[in-house]
Amino acid sequence: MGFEIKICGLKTPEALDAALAAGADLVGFVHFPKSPRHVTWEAAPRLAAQVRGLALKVALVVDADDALLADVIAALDPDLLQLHGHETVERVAQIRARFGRPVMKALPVAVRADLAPVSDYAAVADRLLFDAKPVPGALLPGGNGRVFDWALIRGLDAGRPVMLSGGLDAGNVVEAIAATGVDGVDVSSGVETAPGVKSPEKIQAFIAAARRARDIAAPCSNLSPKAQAS
Ligand SMILES: O=C(O)c1ccccc1N[C@@H]1O[C@H](COP(=O)(O)O)[C@@H](O)[C@H]1O
Repeated sequence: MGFEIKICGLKTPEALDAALAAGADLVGFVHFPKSPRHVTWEAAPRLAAQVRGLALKVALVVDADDALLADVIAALDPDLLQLHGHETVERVAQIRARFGRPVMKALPVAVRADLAPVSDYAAVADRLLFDAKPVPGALLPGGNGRVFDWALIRGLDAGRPVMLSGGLDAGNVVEAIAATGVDGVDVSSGVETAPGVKSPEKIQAFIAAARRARDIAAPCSNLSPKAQAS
């Protein structure tokens, strides 16, 4: 798997088009009604069909029960389930076994102690995603545009591919990649003009910057992220 760039919170055909045209490796669809990025049941199958294999489809859920997961999978046919709630290690293992889809577990990070469960989650998840821990009482567990101290995960060997998120944008993603050495980056609010409103220009700028950073980290390769992943 090569370095990967994920654009999350896509809910319109135009925004999805912008992400695909800019070369996103993964595109994320949020199923969480409290989010301004929530994708309706009506829109989900149409957006999923629009991807046409140009990127991996990621379904983002928060503490979803089995019935909801089954519905989300039926609507999106995702390549990856992003579990962005308080799912326990046991629940992650159960979801992976029960639904037969790869899972990426999001772990909220604010201080070093938040990394204590990494090895337990790495044992049951296909990938890990480090995101900034939300402030107490926040409406959303992610998508808050908050940055955490990247030094906390610098050089961390989780034994699984690791993505970084939390307050990334075109202006800081190069530094974030250099500071952490992660396998991929994920952005939502940093490519928006307002909560839930994606900007094609910001998506394009983010992907271009992340690619530059990847190329600095791997100067011998001039393959695209997708080609490296295959
Ligand atoms: O984007 C959302 O609305 C969202 C809702 C619930 C859980 C996670 C959500 N987004 C994820 O949060 C991180 C960070 O986002 P941001 O770039 O800081 O806005 C990212 O992984 C999104 O996939």
